[in-house]
Order: sequence, then structure tokens, then C-alpha cells
Amino acid sequence: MSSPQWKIAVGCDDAGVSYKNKIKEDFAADPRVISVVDVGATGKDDKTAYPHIAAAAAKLVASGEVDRALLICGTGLGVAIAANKIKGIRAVTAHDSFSVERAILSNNAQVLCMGERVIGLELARRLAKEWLGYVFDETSASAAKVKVIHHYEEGESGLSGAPEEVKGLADDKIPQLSRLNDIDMFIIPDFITLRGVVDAVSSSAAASDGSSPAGKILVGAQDCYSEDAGAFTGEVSPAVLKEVGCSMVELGHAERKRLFGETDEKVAEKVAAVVRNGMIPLICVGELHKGEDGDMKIAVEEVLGQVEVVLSKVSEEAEVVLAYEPVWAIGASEPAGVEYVKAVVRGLRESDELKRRGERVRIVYGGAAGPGLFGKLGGEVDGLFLGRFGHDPGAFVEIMREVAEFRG
Ligand SMILES: O=C(CO)COP(=O)(O)O
Repeated sequence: MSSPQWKIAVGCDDAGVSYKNKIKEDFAADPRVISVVDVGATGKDDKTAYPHIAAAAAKLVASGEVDRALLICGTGLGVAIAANKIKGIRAVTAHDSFSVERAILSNNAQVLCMGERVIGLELARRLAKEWLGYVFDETSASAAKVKVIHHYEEGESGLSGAPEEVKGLADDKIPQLSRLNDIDMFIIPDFITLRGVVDAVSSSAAASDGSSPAGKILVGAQDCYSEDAGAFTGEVSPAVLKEVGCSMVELGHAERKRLFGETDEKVAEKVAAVVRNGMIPLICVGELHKGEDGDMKIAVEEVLGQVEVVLSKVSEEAEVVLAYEPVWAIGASEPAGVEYVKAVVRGLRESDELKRRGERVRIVYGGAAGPGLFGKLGGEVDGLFLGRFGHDPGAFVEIMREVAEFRG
């Protein structure tokens, strides 16, 4: 194997000039070094503050003009802190052989920092020489962890203000979930978080090796307006949602009806807008109260009435997900009884409305849905709609695995 070849930047503040100059000479004489760029300081009289020097060297690395940078200050700490402020840079301070090795092999750090007041010159020169010999292995187990550092860095702009659990899903769980075969899943964050989740999902899809037929991960919004454009201050356009990467919109949640006076007729207009924009509507339906002794017939009638209205403005060809959520079970300690849910869903499926639409309408159950429920529903529903358990990344993954196992 040919030995590595590096373009290197060196830099220091007034406390690191003699080490920097000596190591620069070493690099110039080393056949593994193609070029050395010196970003200063020029001498002990040059009082340029270390963050400027460190940032200049780090920018050369970030832009690809050089491969690595070596920085010296009194302790090697300040220059590392400053270099790490440049996007994409991993700078470390290391004063021993093992740390120098791991800085490359574990962390793929492009910037090595040392302190002239911490170690002797000969040790610093030896470490710099060893450093040139290490090459990060992109196929190693460490590569995925370095990628996570990158995700967090991206997250600072992409997921700002996102609740921690959504960040957890995006950074950690989505890559696991994208490996579950043939299961479609949806994540419906708040509007502000939406874009970051779209990015996280698409980057995890891009990272997948394609060796398994992964199901789709749909990112959805929690509502939208019924018009694509116009003077509707405060409303969110379905066309814009589509543009930012949404593929689903949740409509008619019980809270929107109770708190914001949304009617089934208004929901129907929004359903049409979502379909018109090439997205899937996830429409919440459900009876307000539990029937006497759990009478399911009343529930079927009430829910079917809603279904007919909310689907009235879309063609029978449209792909739709109905979230059957008995309103009395939302936020409750237990979901509706298994037999109750099965009977209502069966009643809906037997209706003319849903028979005509066939498999284009999927029905998921929501309302205190959590781990262990999907199997008990015995395949009567197509999936679950999670509230509280959807905010718990561990439970979310557990439920998805149950669904995957059930489907075999
Ligand atoms: O309505 C729901 C999700 O929006 C259901 O919430 P819970 O699962 O927390 O009851």
C-alpha cells in the first residue's frame, strides 16, 4: 500500500512559535507531506489572538485546500476550541501517542493541537510524525459514530427548537427503523421541526445500503389550510408542505375539532387540498362517547357519518389513511377494548363507502395505543396511530418491531 500524502496547514499563537516552526521544518522534509501552508503567527512579536489563527487553519481544512492542520498554543486547548467552531472540523488536543492514534482512527479528527508549555519539543515532533502515518478507515465501525457528530452539527440549524424526543428519533431511531422491511411509518412533528425531520429521514434513506427493501418513512404535518395560496395569514399552505418534503398531512384531530371548532365539512376541503397536492391525508375520525355497555353499533354509525363527509371531496382512487380514534380513549390510561376496536373497524370496512375504495383506504387505530396492542388487534387494523408512546423513541421502535414481526 502506498504511504499517505498530505497537504497540511500549520499555525500557532505567540506561545507556540518555536514548536510550530520546528515541526513545519520536519513536515517540509517528510516525503508524506506534499505541501505546508503556514497561517502564522509569524514570530513571537506577532500577537494575533489564537482564535484567528485556529479558524484560518480550520477553514483551509473545511474548504479542502489542505487535508489536515497542526496547531500549537501554550496548552493546545484554545486553538482546539476555536478550530471546532468551524463547521465540519473535528479538532483535538493530544499529548500522547495513543490519543494521537485514536484522534485519527476513532474520530477522524483533521486538526491536531498541542501545547508548547505542556510537552517537550522532541515529544511534540515525534507525535506529529506519528500523526502523519494514520489514515481513517471509512469502512470501520467508527465511521458511523463520526457521522452522528455530523448529524448533531447539522441539527443545530436543521432541528433548532425541536423537542429532544424528536431529535432522538431523527438522529438515532430513524436509521434503525429504516431497516425494517416493508413497514410504512409516519412521523408527524410540529411545523417548526418538520424540515429537520424531513432532512433526517432523507439522509438516513440515503445512508441505507439498499440491501433490504425498506418500507417508507413518511413525514407529515399536523394540519394545513384548504387553499394552496392567497391571503390567509397564519395558515399553512399544502403546496408549501409538499415543497418542503411532506408526504402526509394529519387532518381533523379531535383537539382541532374541540379547541378550534373544525367541522367535518372543513376537514373534507382540507383532505381535497392534500390529495390535490400529491400527499396522503391521515384523517382522524372517532366517536365522542363510548356507547352504553360498549355498544359498537352506535360508534360505527357515528364514525361512518364522519367518514362519508370527510371523503366526500376526493376521488375513490385517492390513497387515504383513516385514524380511528375513539375520542374518549385519547389521553386515557388504556386503549379501547380490543373487541370493541375490531368491531368498529369491521363495521367501517363493510360500508359501501369503504368497499368502493378498497385497499386505497388504510385504517390505523389511535387512543392510548402502545406496545403490545397491535398483535392483539389481530390484523384487523393496518397500523397504529401513536400519541404519547410516539414521543418515546424506545417504545416507538418496539411497536414498529411488533408490527414487522406480526407481518412476518
Ligand atoms: O390522539 C392521539 C395522538 O394524536 C392519541 O394520543 P394518546 O395515544 O396519547 O392517547
